[in-house]
Amino acid sequence: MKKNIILIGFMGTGKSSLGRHLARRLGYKFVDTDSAIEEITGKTVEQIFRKDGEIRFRSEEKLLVRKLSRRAGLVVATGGGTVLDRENVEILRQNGVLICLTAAPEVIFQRVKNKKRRPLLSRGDLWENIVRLLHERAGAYEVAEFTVDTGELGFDEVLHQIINYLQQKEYIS
Ligand SMILES: Nc1ncnc2c1ncn2[C@@H]1O[C@H](COP(=O)(O)OP(=O)(O)O)[C@@H](O)[C@H]1O
Ligand SMILES: O=C(O)C1=C[C@@H](OP(=O)(O)O)[C@@H](O)[C@H](O)C1
Ligand SMILES: [Mg+2]
Repeated sequence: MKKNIILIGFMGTGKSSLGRHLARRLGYKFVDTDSAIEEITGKTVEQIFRKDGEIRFRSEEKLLVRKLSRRAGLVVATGGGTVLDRENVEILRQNGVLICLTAAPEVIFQRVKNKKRRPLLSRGDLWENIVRLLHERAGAYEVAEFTVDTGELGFDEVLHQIINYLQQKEYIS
């Protein structure tokens, strides 16, 4: 059975945008957990955080992770907080290969500064929020078996590195 390819990493590292391209290249279906949660709930991520609270968002995320683990041949772009939950990691690992995307805080800042749809970054000072969350989450993304720095490399080069790794490990043919 084809393993799911699970992209994890901090906000703005490129999970959603690269995931879509990776899926197209591999001929896999693409699921972005944030978009899926928006479809399921009929609300944006920002609305869920604001009206229902982060706990509600995390429980939607957890339900979705369980559902996705029953499917195969997916590229999944997770949200930056999905793997903070140990159970999510265990479930995703059962039939998935975890790939982490990273980028320096300066790169993340540039990428997210004009986007208003990330509730954890939008209150207070953006730079301080990025630095604090990166610090709090240090270690959380080490559950991946392969990591690519998307700040250093262009889009195509990142895709190339991920595909090379997957081929080398025979996760894809
Ligand atoms: N080399 C690169 N790899 C990934 N994303 C990049 C790269 N260069 C620029 N970007 C941009 O950075 C942004 C990353 O945002 P997104 O894909 O939503 O990240 P995430 O889902 O991890 O929060 C996108 O606008 C993307 O076009
Ligand atoms: O890091 C986080 O806790 C979050 C990241 C977001 O996804 P991206 O990483 O795709 O921005 C989204 O799930 C939500 O705003 C919470
Ligand atoms: Mg995303």
